[in-house]
Amino acid sequence: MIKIRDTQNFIYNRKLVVDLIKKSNIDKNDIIIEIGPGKGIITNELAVRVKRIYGIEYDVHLYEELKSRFLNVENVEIIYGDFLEFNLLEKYKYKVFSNIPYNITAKILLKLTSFSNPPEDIYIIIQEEAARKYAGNPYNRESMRSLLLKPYFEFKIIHRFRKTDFTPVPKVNSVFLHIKKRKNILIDENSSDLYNNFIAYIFSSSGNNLKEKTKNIFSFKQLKRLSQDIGFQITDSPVNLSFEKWLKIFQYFITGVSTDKQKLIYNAYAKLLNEQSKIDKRNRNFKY
Ligand SMILES: C[S@@+](CC[C@H](N)C(=O)[O-])C[C@H]1O[C@@H](n2cnc3c(N)ncnc32)[C@H](O)[C@@H]1O
Repeated sequence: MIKIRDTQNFIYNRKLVVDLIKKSNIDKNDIIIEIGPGKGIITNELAVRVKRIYGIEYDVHLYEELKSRFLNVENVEIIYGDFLEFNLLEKYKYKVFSNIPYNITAKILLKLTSFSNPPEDIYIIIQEEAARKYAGNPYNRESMRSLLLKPYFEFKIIHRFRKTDFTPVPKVNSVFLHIKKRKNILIDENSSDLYNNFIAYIFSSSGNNLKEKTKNIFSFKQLKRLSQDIGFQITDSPVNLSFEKWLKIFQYFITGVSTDKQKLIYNAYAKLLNEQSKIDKRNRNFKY
């Protein structure tokens, strides 16, 4: 059973925080959301470098301490509560800078990246394995998550930590991940639902390779042709193809496949989110 204490691996070196901020593009015009300020080591350094910070802390004792520490700091607002329940900013551009609680990584990133006004930049300290999954190629093979997000965001690991940079020392490795909102998204806005459905369909349909997974949406002839034109094997696993190749396959799906076949994928993304939330409910063991 996960307790809030288990989410608390604090940074204790002020110089490390300053270095991380220097590696970011954050400046005095920025509005920052910090998830879990903890004892305020990041908040304190951000406060003198940015326009405004909203720090959302779910540990009531830490919240009380933060509240009194930043009482007279005008550009810092400390809010008590669960970040997952917090309303993101609808009208302003903002960035996220946080050493996140690792147990809710997927929920934090789903919330931030699916919001109608997502952050311009997300700088997070995150478990290395999760960062590699989200960033996909060149750090790892692509994943469903990396492929779903890459039309809208770019990923870069900009620092690797030592485990001893945190106290208590965590069991897992951590990195500093930059997720940057693209200025120009890589798929037509009208096709974004179809793209989500397409990727979700490929990853949730039965079979291990492209030939098996696409058998209801592409004819053998179509897939063979695509594999020659784009450069892949029909026996490849979906994770072995780069995002750029998946974009090309998707473009063909929009233009070269009949509407009847396109309809087969229509609910795939909603179904996936629904199944994910059922799993989350079964695993709801995060007690405070
Ligand atoms: C990894 S610690 C980082 C603390 C501090 N920022 C630092 O770097 O030393 C994660 C912080 O998130 C807080 N936290 C855990 N779950 C949270 C949630 N759902 N919403 C907001 N804060 C949460 C924890 O209490 C803790 O302070």
